Amino acid sequence: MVEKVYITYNDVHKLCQESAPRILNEFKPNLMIAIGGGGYVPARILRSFLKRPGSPNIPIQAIGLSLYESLGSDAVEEPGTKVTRTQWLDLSSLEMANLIGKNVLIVDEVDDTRQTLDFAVRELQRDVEEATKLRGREGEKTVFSIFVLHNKDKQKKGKLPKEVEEKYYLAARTTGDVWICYPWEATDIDEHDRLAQSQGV
Ligand SMILES: O=P(O)(O)OC[C@H]1O[C@H](OP(=O)(O)OP(=O)(O)O)[C@H](O)[C@@H]1O
Ligand SMILES: Nc1nc2[nH]cnc2c(=O)[nH]1
Repeated sequence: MVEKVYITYNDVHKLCQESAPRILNEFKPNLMIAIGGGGYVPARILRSFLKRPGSPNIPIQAIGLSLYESLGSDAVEEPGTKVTRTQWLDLSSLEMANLIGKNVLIVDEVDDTRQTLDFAVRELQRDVEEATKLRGREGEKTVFSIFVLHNKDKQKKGKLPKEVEEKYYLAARTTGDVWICYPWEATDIDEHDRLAQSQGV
């Protein structure tokens, strides 16, 4: 059976906190796109640590992508074969125009097979490129960066654009190929926290 690793809300908070200075210095985001559902909580926590006095909060937009489904009864999910959009930005609206020329930080909780991030980056790049041309704003460069709490060190099925992988990717932690249990998925948070504590990590 796959090893499970339990992560508490405190762990998530601290991983965001310790990553914020690098994100500010290296990615300088003006906007976050959270991949739901796992990216929502980290994005919100991160926003507090990215806030600089005198500047407004960095806005968070949301997209929904789904690859995994629960097959068995032990809460470990199996990857599907196809990433599907369950929620996307409205291409015709200000939402998309808002991205043009910005530094956009994509936030998710875990990079496992990398198929979700591969899909998110490429589809966003394509849509922004289209919106940029449509509005005659080719002079403005949109830069995508990625933050995840955990990256699993394993053979990836998805591939990120070279520039993103080399310069614009940050994982707070690199793990083995374990199953990570996040607190927002817990149905009994006290038991979850006990399990996290008994791991002693
Ligand atoms: O690197 P990958 O193998 O693509 O896996 C990572 C993705 O899997 C999970 O999403 P899921 O499809 O389970 O949706 P959820 O966040 O709504 O649970 C997780 O939130 C990531 O988005
Ligand atoms: N909760 C959770 N979701 C995932 N999606 C892909 N890998 C994982 C994982 O390890 N934990």
